[in-house]
Amino acid sequence: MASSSAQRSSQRSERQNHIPHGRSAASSLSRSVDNGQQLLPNNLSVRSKLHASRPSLPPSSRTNCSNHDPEPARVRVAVRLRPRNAEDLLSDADFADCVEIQPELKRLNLKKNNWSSEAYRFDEVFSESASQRRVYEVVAKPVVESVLSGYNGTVMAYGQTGTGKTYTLGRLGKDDASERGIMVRAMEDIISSTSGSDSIEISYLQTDFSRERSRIDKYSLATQVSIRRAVHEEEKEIPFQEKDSKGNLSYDGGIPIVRNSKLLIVDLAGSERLDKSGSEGHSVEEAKFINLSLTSLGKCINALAENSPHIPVRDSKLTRLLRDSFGGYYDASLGKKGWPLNFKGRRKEAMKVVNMLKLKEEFDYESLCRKLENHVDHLSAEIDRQLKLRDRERIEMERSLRECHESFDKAEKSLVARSEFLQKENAHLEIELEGTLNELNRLKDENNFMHSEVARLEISLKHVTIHGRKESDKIMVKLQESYEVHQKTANELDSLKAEYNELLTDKATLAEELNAMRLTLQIQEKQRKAVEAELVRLKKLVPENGDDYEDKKSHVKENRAKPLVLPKLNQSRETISGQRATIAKICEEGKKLVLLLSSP
Ligand SMILES: Nc1ncnc2c1ncn2[C@@H]1O[C@H](COP(=O)(O)OP(=O)(O)OP(=O)(O)O)[C@@H](O)[C@H]1O
Repeated sequence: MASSSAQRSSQRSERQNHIPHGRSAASSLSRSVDNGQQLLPNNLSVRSKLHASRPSLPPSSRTNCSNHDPEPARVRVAVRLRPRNAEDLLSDADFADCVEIQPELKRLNLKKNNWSSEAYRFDEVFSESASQRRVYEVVAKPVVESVLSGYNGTVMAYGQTGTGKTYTLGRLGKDDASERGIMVRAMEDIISSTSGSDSIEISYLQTDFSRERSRIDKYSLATQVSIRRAVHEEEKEIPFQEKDSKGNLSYDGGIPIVRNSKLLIVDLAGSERLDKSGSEGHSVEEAKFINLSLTSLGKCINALAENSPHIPVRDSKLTRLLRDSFGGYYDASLGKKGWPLNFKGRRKEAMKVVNMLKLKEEFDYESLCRKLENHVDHLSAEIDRQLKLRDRERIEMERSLRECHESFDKAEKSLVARSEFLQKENAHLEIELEGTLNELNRLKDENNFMHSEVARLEISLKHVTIHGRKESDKIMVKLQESYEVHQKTANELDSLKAEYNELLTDKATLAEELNAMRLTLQIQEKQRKAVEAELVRLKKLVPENGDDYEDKKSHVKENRAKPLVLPKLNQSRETISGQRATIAKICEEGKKLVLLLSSP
């Protein structure tokens, strides 16, 4: 939605930017006028239309807010040839016999006879095959766009009955959208191009004047569309802007401007040539009135072309309805010729009519009023808010002031108390300082005394040191002596230990010898016992031989008196007892040494 809206917006601004100036502006607007029976003989069954449109701005609707210079816009005329219908086919009508169109040259040739014809130029020439869409886009769309830009515009269909005016303008195209006429397409474009803030008013008028003197306009239909669009900021010049005290942009003071424009789509009553229409009775009267109405229209256009100060818009209801479309009365640049009721003259004069286009802008006082009321409401609310704010600020400031006073009193009291405390503290410190100074002096005296004492002690120490050295030397000598004694004792102890070990070795040797001797003794004892036993046995045997017995007995006694090893044994016993005494002595000495060594 947004993109399509933006697209539309850009398209609109693009269109606005392309609104031509000067005479070229005329090409963007069109007025269609049907060229009817006056143009072509009825029996030729040529149905063609002449479209013309122009925006207008009646003096009464002008406002002092518009600063746009009027722009000239020429009336544009188009002709459309409709295809032959069943009736035409029945009557064997052949357009080609009398009409030759050259769309590319925008020219229509009317054949007078086989060898002569008259050529007429139009702004647009549509052939039978021209689609409704193309007719709309070429003839009516520029007008619609112009109306959306704020100009008035008119699309008018003129032509004799049955030539396709209603088909071109008012076809709804319910069944086939491609057949939709100018009116439906124009409404679609307008509705799709406007936004919610724009207002569109559609009026549908049928000029039925049965109660009036003339019923000529009874078949003229107008859908006459009023568009009221606000001019956006970027389109209008902002007169001035106001800023509030804070520099914010407030209400700009500009009066909103709206553009009022109208699109008039007129399906004129069919124009008939009485002499060729075959109308009778009431139809004749009606046809006269119709022609009279169209004649009034012709007179108006004629007056426009002649730059006449008076445009006879009141001559018929039709011209009265089209008054707004003649808005360029006084600004129009007109053609020189009059407006004869014939095809050639109308075409020419219509194409010469130049209206002055002017944007119809006016101040939107209602919107301004609403805006101002909103602004006043906003300002009142702002004032109330400011007053409340100020009250709050005043209360706040008063409270702050009270708090300041209180805190000031507190601070003052605290300062006084602090000052008193500091004074006391100062006196106390002064006393302490005095005491400290006295103490310092005392310490100084003490220090001096200590210095002198230290000097004295140093002197004493020197003496003591000398004496001490002598004592020390003596002690050292004594110590040396003690050490030597100790060394000597230790040596003796070592020798005694060695001696003791030797003795132990000897003891072991002697023990071994003793054991060997004991063993020998045991052996000898056994030998003796054996000898004694032998002797006993021998004695028993020897009684007869007393001598032998005695010899043997003496021999045994000798042997007994002569111990084999006893001297040696005695000797060993003496040695052992000597050794024992030595060992005891050594042990005694060792004990003494151990006691001596272990003594401190
Ligand atoms: N371009 C066209 N293509 C096809 N049919 C058309 C075309 N123009 C007109 N017709 C047909 O011609 C007939 C007459 O057309 P229309 O009623 O629009 O004429 P008119 O000029 O409005 O007549 P009147 O003045 O009586 O109202 C209609 O049936 C219509 O459908």
